[in-house]
Amino acid sequence: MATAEELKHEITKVEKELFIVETEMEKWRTKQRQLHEKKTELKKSLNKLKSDTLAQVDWAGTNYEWSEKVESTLKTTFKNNTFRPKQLSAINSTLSRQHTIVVMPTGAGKSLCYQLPALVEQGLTIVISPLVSLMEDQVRSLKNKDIPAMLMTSTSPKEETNAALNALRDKNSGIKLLYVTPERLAKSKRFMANLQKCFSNGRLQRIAIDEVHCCSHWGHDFRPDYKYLGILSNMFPGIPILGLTATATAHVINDVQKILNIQGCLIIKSTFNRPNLFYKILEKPTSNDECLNILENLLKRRYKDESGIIYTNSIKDAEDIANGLRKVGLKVGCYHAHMEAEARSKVHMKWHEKTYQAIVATVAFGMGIDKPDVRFVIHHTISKSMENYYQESGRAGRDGLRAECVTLYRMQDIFKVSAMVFSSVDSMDFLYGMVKYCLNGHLCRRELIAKHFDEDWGDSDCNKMCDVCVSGIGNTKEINLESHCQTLANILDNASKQDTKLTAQKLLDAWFLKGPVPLRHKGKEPSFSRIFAEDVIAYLLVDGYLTEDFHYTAYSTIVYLKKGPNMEVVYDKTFTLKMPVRKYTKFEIDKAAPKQLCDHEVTKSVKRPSSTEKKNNKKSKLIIIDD
Ligand SMILES: Nc1ncnc2c1ncn2[C@@H]1O[C@H](COP(=O)(O)OP(=O)(O)OP(=O)(O)O)[C@@H](O)[C@H]1O
Repeated sequence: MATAEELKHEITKVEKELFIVETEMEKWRTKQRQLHEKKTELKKSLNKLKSDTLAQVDWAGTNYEWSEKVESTLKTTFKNNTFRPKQLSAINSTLSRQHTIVVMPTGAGKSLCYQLPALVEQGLTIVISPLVSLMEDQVRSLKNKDIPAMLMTSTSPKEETNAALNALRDKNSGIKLLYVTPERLAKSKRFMANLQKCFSNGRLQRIAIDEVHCCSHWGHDFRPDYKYLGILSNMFPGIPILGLTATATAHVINDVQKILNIQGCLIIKSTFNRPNLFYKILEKPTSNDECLNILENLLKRRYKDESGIIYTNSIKDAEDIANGLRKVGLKVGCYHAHMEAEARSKVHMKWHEKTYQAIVATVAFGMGIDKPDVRFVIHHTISKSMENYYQESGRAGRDGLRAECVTLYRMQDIFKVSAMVFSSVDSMDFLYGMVKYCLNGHLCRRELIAKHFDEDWGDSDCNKMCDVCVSGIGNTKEINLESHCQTLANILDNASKQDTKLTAQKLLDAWFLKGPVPLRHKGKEPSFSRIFAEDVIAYLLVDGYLTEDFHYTAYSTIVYLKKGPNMEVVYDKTFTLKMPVRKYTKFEIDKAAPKQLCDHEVTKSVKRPSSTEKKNNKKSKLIIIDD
């Protein structure tokens, strides 16, 4: 028998060998990881190459075997004279049986890209769509055009469900379009069995997936049931899939292709510029009454007799604003996720029929709003990202006529929104993108939106349809922030020594030598207004000189400010930081909004009013001078 000494020696030997094996394995694991990464990159490049090659084909041709029928269906059934940009390309590609993803801004006319092909060929088109109200609208409008269409949701009455299921099996059914929700597809075995039957009978024409970005976690509206749609391309070989979305970021589109298993498919993307939308940032007053006063005047005067939407970020705000506006005689509806589906439908309908001038809504009022003549979208609170802002404001002017997108911006709202979103990945970057858009006073607003969608719109694409371009680009004033950064860093260090946390308001107080004396700094009060100082704080926040610190209480989340990573360099001799100053331009809320795209208000840069001037102006003179 071996001695203890010998056994210990043996163990050490084995340990050494194990170490060598593990080091070797780690090396191979790293190699394996690198190869996987390389393979993914190569696959991505291959798919991009495939998509790019497909995109080089001229899909907008009129010499296809179906071209005549396409043209006549557009005119006789849809009563439209011409196609909008990229519609014909999308129609030709799907009729050529290509898997295609169509990316078009809201209101650009995506529905026609699957509704029209449905009528050109024999058989049935399945339309997967996330929103029942959207499907109801579409089915209603198709029936008005004598197009046989049905819908099937998890709440459809039994007879409707049975009729839809029969339409799938019945070879003689004349139904051309069947709308279903993704959960119906994912969870109903009966539906899938009947769809199989439809396919094996050769009657399944194509599968259109509306709001296809809902597949992706990276999109702004992820829906878990959309993930099941990945089975469709394998289950129904040869059946073209047509995905449609208004979300254009490359990341989302890649992800969608992967989830749907249609990598390398054709991507048809039209420009995201909405030339008929006028973009405006308006300074939001601190008091609710003043804010309501602005909304009242906008609705009674600037947008008199016009339809619109007022977006806000909480149910309470939506209810308070709607009640406030009703008290001054305005007809508005309120819409949010806590309302019953029937009540929501009613509000939507009353707005459609113009009984309500506006809907005051949370973002629950979203997808599928097909009201062409929305003349204004007012953001009472900033959106949580540029993507969301683009989608929400994009509900204006779907008829192509001039419409206005007005955002009421105030620093305090950053924290309202961040407290709601901070726990999700990337949410703060998204929110800060939106804040940068609001703080911007020197770049065309369209240019900022274009950047977000990886597009490049020249200055001429704006045609003075944003407040910055109206006030004239160039001659932007800049302010040096070096000494202000140091003061703010001192205040925060000092507060931290006293074990005190500062909200943005408390930080502003200390900066303006207000509030508790021990928290104030030793220097002079800033020579600019507190509102301007708010801009400085917001600017430093989105640039990483300040950072948010979230604390939970029983009822809410409190947002404090602390020094951000970039604050470390503010004492360096070489440190410089300049902030472009927003321009203060006229916006007349008591005058009807211009009707024509080229009707610009005579606008010049004006001096920002003092707070007393503002108070005096509040009721009598309805010119808001904003930044
Ligand atoms: N070629 C065309 N000519 C004239 N009007 C059109 C044309 N194509 C679509 N439209 C109209 O444009 C409006 C918007 O179309 P649609 O609802 O399909 O937009 P969408 O791109 O699906 O928007 P969303 O992303 O909000 O769902 C509809 O009223 C539709 O009738």
